[in-house]
Amino acid sequence: MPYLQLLGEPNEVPQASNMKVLIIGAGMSGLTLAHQLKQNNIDFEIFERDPDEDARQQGWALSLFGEALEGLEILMPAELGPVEQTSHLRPLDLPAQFAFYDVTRPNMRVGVQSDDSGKIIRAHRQTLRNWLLQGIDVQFGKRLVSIEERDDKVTVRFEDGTTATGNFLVGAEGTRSVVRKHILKGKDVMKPLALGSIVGEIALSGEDFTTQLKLAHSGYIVMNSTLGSNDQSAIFCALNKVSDDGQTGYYYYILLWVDKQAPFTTDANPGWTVGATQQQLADFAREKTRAYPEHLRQLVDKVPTEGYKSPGFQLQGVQLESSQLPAGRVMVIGDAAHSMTPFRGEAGVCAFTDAMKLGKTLVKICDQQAQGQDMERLMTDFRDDMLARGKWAIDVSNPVLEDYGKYAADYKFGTFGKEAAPIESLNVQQSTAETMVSA
Ligand SMILES: Cc1cc2nc3c(=O)[nH]c(=O)nc-3n(C[C@H](O)[C@H](O)[C@H](O)COP(=O)(O)OP(=O)(O)OC[C@H]3O[C@@H](n4cnc5c(N)ncnc54)[C@H](O)[C@@H]3O)c2cc1C
Repeated sequence: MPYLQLLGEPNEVPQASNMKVLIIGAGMSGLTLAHQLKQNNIDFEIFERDPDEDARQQGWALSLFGEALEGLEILMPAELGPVEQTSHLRPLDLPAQFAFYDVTRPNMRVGVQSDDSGKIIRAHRQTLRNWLLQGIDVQFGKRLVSIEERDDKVTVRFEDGTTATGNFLVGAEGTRSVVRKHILKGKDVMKPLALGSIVGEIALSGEDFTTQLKLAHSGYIVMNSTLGSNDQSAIFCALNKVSDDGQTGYYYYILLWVDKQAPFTTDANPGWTVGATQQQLADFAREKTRAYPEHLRQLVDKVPTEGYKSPGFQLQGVQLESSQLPAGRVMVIGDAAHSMTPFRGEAGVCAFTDAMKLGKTLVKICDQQAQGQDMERLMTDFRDDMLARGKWAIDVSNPVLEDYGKYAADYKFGTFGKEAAPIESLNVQQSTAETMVSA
């Protein structure tokens, strides 16, 4: 089904309104929603806890495909410029490409690539954030701490003591959402995932860069199931961005492994990776990938000890039931509503799609001056659709490592809306990559 049918046509008649929307979090979904509201003359304010837009690294790269990519191309203002300009491969003229390898079958190479049968943009996160920030007046240094609902008004209070009041509140502030905790009356649903994770970073030039591009332009997963069902691990090796002269690739890899202890960790009592030194993280990662063939382990071998991210982090899962999320004036979107493993790149897609669909819903509420049951019906439709999409994404993303055997049997790594295919057809891109980097 064409994705446009799901999102509907671009909104037609922008109208002024008395409605005011408060958005918490100027990340992927919050900024996307802000553009939808701005284009439709709906009053809004957007608040971000970071002191300014450059306060911290925004994370690595993010895949845009399917409904989310089509929405970003059709529904965002033309002044932002094409979303292609956020590609992590620029200035190299290569299509996004992902490969899957298996330690037990080192000659197997399957993958997906952006082409006419399905477009994928792998965006550099900071560039994408800057693209989204254009034209949006974000109030930085505003960390939400509490919420009060009264009649048709919602008032939020920030850590600096200031407040803001609107008719709708949208929590787009990620996995540790304060808005979600308010909705759940303090009983949160966030749970550590049964996965350990360690991240290493390195810049590569010359032959090392070419070698990585040959393995895959954008990123590759190497699965290891040799050690039995309780000890699967995988490395996700990925290009974050390319230097302006095209000669250096900035890489990261994430080691992920099934960790049955992880679900029992808490913020007060975190897993060992959270407090580990860089040396401990490096030693563990090198040991865990010992069985990986040399050509698939190159990033692990090359990342120096000081390239390990310390303190480490624990991946969290969030899944809400419709009974837990009233369809009213306070809503959550993106990771605040559903958070999952990064294996299939679905979380970002969910976040953008939520923002664009909520934008459409709020425009309808505003156009129809919808109150009471009408407003509730529109918000219920939005919520049910969002939770169903989130549930699907969680169901296909979370078991990838634990149930790897099932996926490996017939190469069914289907992702980015495409089935992974043997990668011979992609070989032409290897020589292109080689020429580019050595030019
Ligand atoms: C290691 C890792 C790798 C990932 N890889 C991928 C990938 O390859 N592909 C993919 O699609 N997704 C990936 N994700 C997930 C992706 O990052 C998220 O799905 C996406 O960023 C969600 O967007 P969002 O708008 O919900 O939240 P975010 O983009 O995280 O934005 C939330 C914003 O809210 C702000 N905020 C938080 N709390 C407050 C507060 N109290 N008050 C005010 N502001 C606040 C934050 O500072 C932030 O700017 C990955 C996640 C992790 C952790």
